[in-house]
Amino acid sequence: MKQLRLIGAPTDIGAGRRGASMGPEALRVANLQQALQQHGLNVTDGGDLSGPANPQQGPVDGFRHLEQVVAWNRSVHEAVHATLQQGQLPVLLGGDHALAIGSIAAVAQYCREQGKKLLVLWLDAHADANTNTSTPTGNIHGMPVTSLLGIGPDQLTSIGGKVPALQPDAIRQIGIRSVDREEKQHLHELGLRVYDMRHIDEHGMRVTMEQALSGIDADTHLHVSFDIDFLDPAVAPGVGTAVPGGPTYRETQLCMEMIADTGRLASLDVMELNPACDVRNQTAELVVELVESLFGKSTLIR
Ligand SMILES: NC(=[NH2+])NCCC[C@H](N)C(=O)O
Ligand SMILES: [Mn+2]
Ligand SMILES: [Mn+2]
Repeated sequence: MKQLRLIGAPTDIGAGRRGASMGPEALRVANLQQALQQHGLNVTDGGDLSGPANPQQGPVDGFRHLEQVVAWNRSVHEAVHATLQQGQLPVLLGGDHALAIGSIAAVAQYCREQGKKLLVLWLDAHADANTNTSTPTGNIHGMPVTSLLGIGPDQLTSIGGKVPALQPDAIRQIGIRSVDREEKQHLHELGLRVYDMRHIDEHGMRVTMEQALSGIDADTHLHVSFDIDFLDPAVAPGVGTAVPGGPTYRETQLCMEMIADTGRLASLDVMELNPACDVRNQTAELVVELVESLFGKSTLIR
């Protein structure tokens, strides 16, 4: 049985609104570890990583807190890579989504070392494919996808050794409904596979997930980068950049269950939970339920 390792990254260094730094603790308060253990999973809590404090400065050259974002990502990269090397499944508890740079760079590096194929599912309201010139905010949590694809400053693009860490065809984005004007151009030029809300509206979550998961085989390492703002804010208010019109509770459950059914989930990011925006920790509790489904909780005996 796979052993899971929780890795807390308590920072909001890449976000505009503060509070995602409290995400890991809110998930612990919502009993994430215990809930997963109830399903027979072996789960260790590796505690929290540390890194620079949030200086709350404005953007410089279109990047807010670049140096601090790099420091946090180096530490995430090291922890995620070491966890994979130990044969454990890393569950990164964010923290803002800029930390997916270090996490996914580590996963990609590990897959190269092991000769495995990597598929990244990016569940998000946002495409997170800005650069320092297209960003309307300077917030680096809007730039992890471009960084992983080799666009941006060296310190961000080379964290996992190889640049780019990923090829565009290794990422599938689901739930997207907020894309900045120039960011849209990047998606187009990069040829990213985007299953946006329009696609989900027209085809339903089931067909969308069948398409997004197509091509997975026994050799695939499946990584899920779950930005909690993927969910409709009516059910998940505890995020810093909420966008209305997201998947419902049931649609998200189906999405998680279909990922679990592949049996290939090998690393996970749980990002952007912001307890300062939450109501009585309800979003954290919801996330715990969804992560349970992701690891195979089901009403059926299989
Ligand atoms: N991971 C996130 N929540 N990203 C939000 C990004 C919002 C906006 N596109 C920006 O670049 O500032
Ligand atoms: Mn988002
Ligand atoms: Mn995001």
